Amino acid sequence: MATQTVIHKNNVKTDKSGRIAQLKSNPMTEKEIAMETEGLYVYYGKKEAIKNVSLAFPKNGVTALIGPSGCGKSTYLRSLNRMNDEIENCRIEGSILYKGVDINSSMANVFEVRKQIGMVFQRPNPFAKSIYKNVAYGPTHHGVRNKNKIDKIVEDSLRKAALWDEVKDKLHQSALSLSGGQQQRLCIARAIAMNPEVLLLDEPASALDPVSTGKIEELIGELKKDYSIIIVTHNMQQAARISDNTAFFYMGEVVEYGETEQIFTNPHNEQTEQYISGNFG
Ligand SMILES: Nc1ncnc2c1ncn2[C@@H]1O[C@H](COP(=O)(O)OP(=O)(O)OP(=O)(O)O)[C@@H](O)[C@H]1O
Repeated sequence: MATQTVIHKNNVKTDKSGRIAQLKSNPMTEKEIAMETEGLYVYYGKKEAIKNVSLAFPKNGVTALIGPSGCGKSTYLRSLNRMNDEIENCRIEGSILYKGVDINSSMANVFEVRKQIGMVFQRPNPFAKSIYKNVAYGPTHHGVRNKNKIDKIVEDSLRKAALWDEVKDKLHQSALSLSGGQQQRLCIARAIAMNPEVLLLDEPASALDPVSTGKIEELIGELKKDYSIIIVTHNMQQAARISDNTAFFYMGEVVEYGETEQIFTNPHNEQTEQYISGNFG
């Protein structure tokens, strides 16, 4: 039997200056990695927004990306499912590997990439359509025609997003009639309906009240059973509560990556410590 390759460089690789902490305590095998970036640079025109970031994300884990405003968290997250393609002067170097394929290579189909690596944004952005149609939209546009099948996808996705009980009797009402927190869970259901493997969440609770935020956090804990989750958050308590691993970004670089508990209780890097103690950002 072939032995599995252990990726010692694993969760993060040390950069030239050797500043990046590694998760040596918990190396991942190739099979345990949902996706990874290798030497990723992202430019807006001449501006280098992401510099040499190499990170591997565990399957069925929650990874939080934290760091001060403007450090590149969203740019990095968006590059993971090619959302930066939409930005005219944005250019990428390095690789983003998903299932062994670079998502920017000619072998990758951008629609498939976005289907399998779903994204939910900071502000809930449901379509101005019914709750049902919001969830059915993706599968329908990807060729699912059978009404029973679509009904099942809608129900399953809304259940997984912990919204079914609240909307099952008003599926044909406008999604815009829902509260902000419900709209955000609807957006999560919409992403889930495409049957993704990875969910990218860009500050999904930052526009919500504390009760709705709590629901989203609880939901993330449930979702990681089925999905690999990468979340950008400004809220350090939130990162500490919901994530397994945390990457601290600073000025476009990953300064430290480790198990969340270690990052928050025993950061190895001075800048990480300053940031989590609230001294800047
Ligand atoms: N479309 C764009 N064109 C040019 N520069 C951009 C663009 N988007 C982001 N930037 C710049 O890239 C850098 C990283 O921005 P990004 O939004 O990724 O940071 P962030 O850490 O997510 O910030 P925040 O926490 O405030 O959302 C910033 O200097 C920002 O001004």
